[in-house]
Amino acid sequence: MKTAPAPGTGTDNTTAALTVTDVTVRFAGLTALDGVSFTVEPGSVHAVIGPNGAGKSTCFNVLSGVYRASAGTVHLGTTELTGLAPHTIAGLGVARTFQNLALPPHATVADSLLLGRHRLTRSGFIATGLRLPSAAREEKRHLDRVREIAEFIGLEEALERPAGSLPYGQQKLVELGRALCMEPRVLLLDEPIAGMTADERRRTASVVANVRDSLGISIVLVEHDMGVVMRLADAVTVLDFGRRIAGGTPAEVQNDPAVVQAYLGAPE
Ligand SMILES: Nc1ncnc2c1ncn2[C@@H]1O[C@H](COP(=O)(O)OP(=O)(O)OP(=O)(O)O)[C@@H](O)[C@H]1O
Repeated sequence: MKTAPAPGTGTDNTTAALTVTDVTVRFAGLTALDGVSFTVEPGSVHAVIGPNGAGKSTCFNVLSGVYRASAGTVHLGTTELTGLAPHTIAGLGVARTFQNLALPPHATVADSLLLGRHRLTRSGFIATGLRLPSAAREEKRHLDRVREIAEFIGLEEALERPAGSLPYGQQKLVELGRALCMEPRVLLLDEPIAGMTADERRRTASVVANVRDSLGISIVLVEHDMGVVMRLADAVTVLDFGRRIAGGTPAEVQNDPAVVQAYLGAPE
């Protein structure tokens, strides 16, 4: 696997913390998140874990703008993200992947990755339509970056294949690649290894570690597989019934009595 050069936007990926402060989300009659706070340090993998129904997906959906917090705030650096639309949050550098595959079924891997470049495309409709040199140059830049990212995720050989024809684990990697094509500062990963074979899990975990180590991108990881969480995460936030019951390094939370109790008390 090759190391992609730093993202091409000129953005400093290593300085902005993602700060969640006292976030509460209420659905009719149910508090899915209750005053949850945590900070995702720049360039770290931060796992959000907890038993079924703990509020992990709700938290993920607040970070990506799909759900609106009833109270509390989310900031990336000094920029407030609370209440912004999902595409605006993505535009500010918080990219996400989906739990279920969200790739166009017949598009090639290259085209699927190019979709991630959309927000970075400057040439307008007319310049592109007239094939102006500036538009052609820009297209080449995007295609070069797509190739680099395909190498980074180990799929350069598959660029011209329909993404939908690849094994499941590779399709998930294409999704991750598409999010990387947005040159994010933070990557939100919703159960990135769910449903994968052991081999695919190892490969994906190593790509995720590489995203942090080589690109300096922060990662928020919602994941059920504790082995992967313990190996990959720099910090862990544990939720139970919508509350943050523990936080710290993987070793710290693993030995925290409240965490042990939450997992023992709730059949997984
Ligand atoms: N859109 C919604 N409307 C109403 N209730 C919801 C909604 N989304 C989540 N909930 C409820 O909020 C609580 C937290 O759910 P959430 O999906 O965030 O938990 P989770 O930790 O992701 O669970 P799992 O591990 O099973 O995916 C649950 O009681 C759930 O039923």
